[in-house]
Amino acid sequence: MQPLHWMHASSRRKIRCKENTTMIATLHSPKVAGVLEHLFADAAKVDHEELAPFQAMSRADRDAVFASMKDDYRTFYRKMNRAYLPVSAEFGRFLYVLARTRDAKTIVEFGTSFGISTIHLAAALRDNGGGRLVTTEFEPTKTERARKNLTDAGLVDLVEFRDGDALETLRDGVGAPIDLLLLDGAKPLYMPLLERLVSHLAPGAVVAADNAKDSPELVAHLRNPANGYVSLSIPWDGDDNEVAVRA
Ligand SMILES: C[S@@+](CC[C@H](N)C(=O)[O-])C[C@H]1O[C@@H](n2cnc3c(N)ncnc32)[C@H](O)[C@@H]1O
Repeated sequence: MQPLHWMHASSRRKIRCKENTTMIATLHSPKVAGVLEHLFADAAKVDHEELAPFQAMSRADRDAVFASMKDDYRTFYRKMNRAYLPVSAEFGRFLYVLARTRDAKTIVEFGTSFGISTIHLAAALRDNGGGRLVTTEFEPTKTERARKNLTDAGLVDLVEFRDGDALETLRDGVGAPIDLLLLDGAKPLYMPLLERLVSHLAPGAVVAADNAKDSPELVAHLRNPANGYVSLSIPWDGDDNEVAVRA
């Protein structure tokens, strides 16, 4: 192609105009932004009520509940099946940015809930020109709500919902190299799930974990250079989100 300075000034102006045409990101489209605004507002209200009993507990009792989760995470999440427990708006936007910069085509999410993080990631897939997001959840009523929310956001065609325990539903990967893995389900499963999926990660894949401090073994694993990642915590939400890239 001819360098720009060889062209007549008016042609150069036209080309610049075309280049400057602003495309609104799917995440900021009225439809997606509207659904997210509604979901984040509802999450704030519902989770305030659902988490109240935990907030009223002493630190020791709360720690005991989380410790019991190690053996029986199913009971904990059954009790929490009305709660959203979503990623923060900032982390959600960051997930969108990660998926865009990685040009992700295949994304796996552990922990769908009502689909707030799913919407952020699916919006990135749309802007990447398409792809597939496999998300998994073991509370069937949550999957139904998530499917509706993704439909309302106009993104459901990009999402495959897998019902059941992630240790089973993701056991054999997703049939394609994974560009981005989001861990946001039961914390005791972060490490076993990563071990299960590591051979399915694409070179340069991103691994992101919400509430990573609740899985110190995952953080230690990702931060150990011998395991082939470069990893750090993201400085919001109390440094509780870990993001790593696989060498
Ligand atoms: C923190 S919430 C996910 C929030 C969601 N990523 C969002 O941003 O809206 C965790 C979800 O993972 C689900 N979950 C926990 N352990 C699971 C497992 N082993 N398999 C499938 N789903 C699981 C819970 O039922 C819960 O809905």
